[in-house]
Amino acid sequence: MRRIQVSLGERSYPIVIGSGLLDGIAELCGEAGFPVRSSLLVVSDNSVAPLYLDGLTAKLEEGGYKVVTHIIPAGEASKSLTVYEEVMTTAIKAGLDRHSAVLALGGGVVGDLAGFVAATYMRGIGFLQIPTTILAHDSSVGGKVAVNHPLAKNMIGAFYQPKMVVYDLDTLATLPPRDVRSGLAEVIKHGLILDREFAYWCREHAAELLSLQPEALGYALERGCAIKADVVGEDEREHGLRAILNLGHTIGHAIEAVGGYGTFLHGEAISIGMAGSALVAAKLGRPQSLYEETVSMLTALELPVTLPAQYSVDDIIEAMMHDKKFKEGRITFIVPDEIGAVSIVEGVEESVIREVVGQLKKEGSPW
Ligand SMILES: NC(=O)c1ccc[n+]([C@@H]2O[C@H](COP(=O)([O-])OP(=O)(O)OC[C@H]3O[C@@H](n4cnc5c(N)ncnc54)[C@H](O)[C@@H]3O)[C@@H](O)[C@H]2O)c1
Ligand SMILES: O=C(O)C(=O)C[C@@H](O)[C@H](O)[C@H](O)COP(=O)(O)O
Ligand SMILES: [Zn+2]
Repeated sequence: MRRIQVSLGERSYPIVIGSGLLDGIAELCGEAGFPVRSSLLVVSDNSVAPLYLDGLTAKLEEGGYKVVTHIIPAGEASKSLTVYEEVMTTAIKAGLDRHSAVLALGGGVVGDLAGFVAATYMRGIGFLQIPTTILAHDSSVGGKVAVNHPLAKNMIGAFYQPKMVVYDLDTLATLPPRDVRSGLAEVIKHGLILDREFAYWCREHAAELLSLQPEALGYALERGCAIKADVVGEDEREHGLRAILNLGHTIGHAIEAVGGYGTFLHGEAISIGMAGSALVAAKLGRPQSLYEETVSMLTALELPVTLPAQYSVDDIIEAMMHDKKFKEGRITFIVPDEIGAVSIVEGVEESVIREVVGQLKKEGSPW
C-alpha cells in the first residue's frame, strides 16, 4: 500500500493506492472522518455494482455504517442533471443528514456525478472516491466534480475535494479492453505535460500496460496520481498552472459533445485532441517531429489519433466556443513545447484550429 498526499491545507487528503484495500474500507472511512453509525450513500453503476458493491456494503456494515445505495446506468450519458436529480431523490428519501457521506464506487462518470451530489446535498457533505478504472486515477484526484450539459462537457459543477481516495488496483482486473485503452490516454497525458521520462516509459511498456501487468500498471498509476496531486496542490482552482491538465481537452471535449456523449470514450477523444494539440504546436513553430513522436506514443497504447470524416469542422469549432477556457472570443490551447513540457497559449487563431481539425479528419480513420 502506498499513500500520496494531495496538499491543500485544511482540504488535504491522501490517495491510498494498492491491493486488497476494499477489505479495510470501514477503517478508511473512519480515518476519513465519517462517524460510525452514520449513513453512507454508495453511488455505483450497473456494470461495477454487480462486481464490487455487495462486498463493499458488507464491509461497511460490519464496520458499523448504515449503507444506502444508488445504481446508475453505466456510461457518459449518466453524467446528466436528470440522473443527478435521481441520486438526490434517493439521498433525501433515505434521510441523509449533514453527518452522512457519499462514496463513489466506479469510474470517472460515477465519481464526477456522485461528487457533485456530495458538493450540493445540504450544501456539502462528506465525499470519498473509490476509483475502479485506470482513467479514474485522474478523475478521482483534484476535486473537479460535474455533470454535462448537452451543449458542453462538465458545464455544471463545482470544485469539491474528497476526504480520501481509496484506489484498490485489484478492481482493474475486470476492466473491458476499450476502457483500459481510454484510461491510458490520461496516464500518458501526465507524462506529456510534465514528465518526459515517464512518457517514454509508457511507450516502452505499452504492451504490459495494455495487458494490465500489475507491476507496470501500479507504477504508471502511482506516477500519474503523483503528477496530478502536485499540480492540484499548486493551483486547486485552475487560476493558472492547473490548465495544463487540459492537454487535448479543447478539441477532445468538443468531439465528445458533437459525437453525442459516450460515442467516443473520454480518453479516446482526449487522445485525438492531444494529436490535434501537437498539430497546433507545429503551426506555432514547434518541430513537426513533436507531432510524430506524440502520435507514436498514442498509437503504441492503441489510441485513436484521427477524426471520422462525418464530424463537421464547424460543429467542432462551435462546441469549442463553450470551453471553460474560451474567453472574450479567444480560444486557449495547451500546446506541447517538447515531450514532457507544454505552454498555455491564449488566443490561438480560429483559422489555425480549423486547419488542424481538418487535418485530423484527413488521415482517414477506422473510428
Ligand atoms: N474530474 C476530473 O478531474 C476528471 C478527469 C478525467 C476524466 N473525467 C471524467 O471521467 C469520465 C470518464 O471516466 P471513465 O473512463 O472511468 O468512465 P466510466 O465511469 O464510464 O467507466 C468506464 C466503463 O467501465 C466500467 N467499469 C468501471 N470500472 C470497472 C471495473 N473495475 N470493471 C469492469 N467495468 C468497469 C463502467 O461501468 C463504464 O462502462 C468522463 O466523464 C470524464 O469527463 C473527470
Ligand atoms: O483536473 C483537471 O484540471 C483536468 O483538467 C483533468 C481532465 O483530465 C478532466 O477531463 C477534467 O474534468 C477537465 O476539466 P474541465 O474543467 O475542462 O471540464
Ligand atoms: Zn480528462
